[in-house]
Amino acid sequence: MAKPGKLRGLYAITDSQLLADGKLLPYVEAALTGGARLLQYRDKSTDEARRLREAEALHRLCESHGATLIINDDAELAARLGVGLHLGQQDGSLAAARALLGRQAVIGATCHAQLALAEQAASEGASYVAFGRFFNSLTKPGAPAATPDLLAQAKAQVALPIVAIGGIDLHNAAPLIDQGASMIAVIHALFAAASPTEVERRARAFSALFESN
Ligand SMILES: Cc1ncc(COP(=O)(O)OP(=O)(O)O)c(N)n1
Ligand SMILES: Cc1nc(C(=O)O)sc1CCOP(=O)(O)O
Ligand SMILES: [Mg+2]
Repeated sequence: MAKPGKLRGLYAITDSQLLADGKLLPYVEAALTGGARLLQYRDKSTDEARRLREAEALHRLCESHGATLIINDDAELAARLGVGLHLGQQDGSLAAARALLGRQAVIGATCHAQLALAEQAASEGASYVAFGRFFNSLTKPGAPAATPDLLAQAKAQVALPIVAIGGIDLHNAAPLIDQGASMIAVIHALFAAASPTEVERRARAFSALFESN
């Protein structure tokens, strides 16, 4: 199981379009330097060789910053690297992933706006539960909507760290943390930036929100 306190703070998620043209590693390094505690490699392509290469490079970056790498969707790739995994409702069995990755691995589960899905994920061995989307998301506009009061209910009912995701930016994140989110997962408002310096500035600002909460 993850150490207490490890699953708190900014959770950066990569995006293949935003981080094309050589931006993946410098922008991720900037996010980690700015304080991101978790990094999810989210790449929907079927180019296995490139995915392995990129995930290995991200693993090295995360290790050098003391951050946790999570692979989206792909339990085999997570097992190959010995890192964490995020699974949605259509991405295969959480219990099987836990058996494959072992009890130390961080495994997250998408729960949309449903507490029942979070309770099920907890019983199947999840390390955290993710709710969203809380705001309009440019990355995933069709994701089912959730409201912030869900976070307080989840905190009372589910004994796992809670991730909030979907359209989160520096102006709307704080109330989600106040309501019970221990991690804020962000793509666009972190990585749609003109330079690594700007990514680092944003990551520092997101991370600072956790210091006053
Ligand atoms: C932290 C986090 N929360 C939710 C998701 C969404 O997962 P999923 O529903 O499987 O959708 P895809 O990301 O696979 O398109 C996530 N990736 N990370
Ligand atoms: C990948 C993903 N899953 C969501 C969900 O609600 O399950 S919202 C989302 C996209 C998050 O990106 P952005 O910070 O750019 O909105
Ligand atoms: Mg998925």
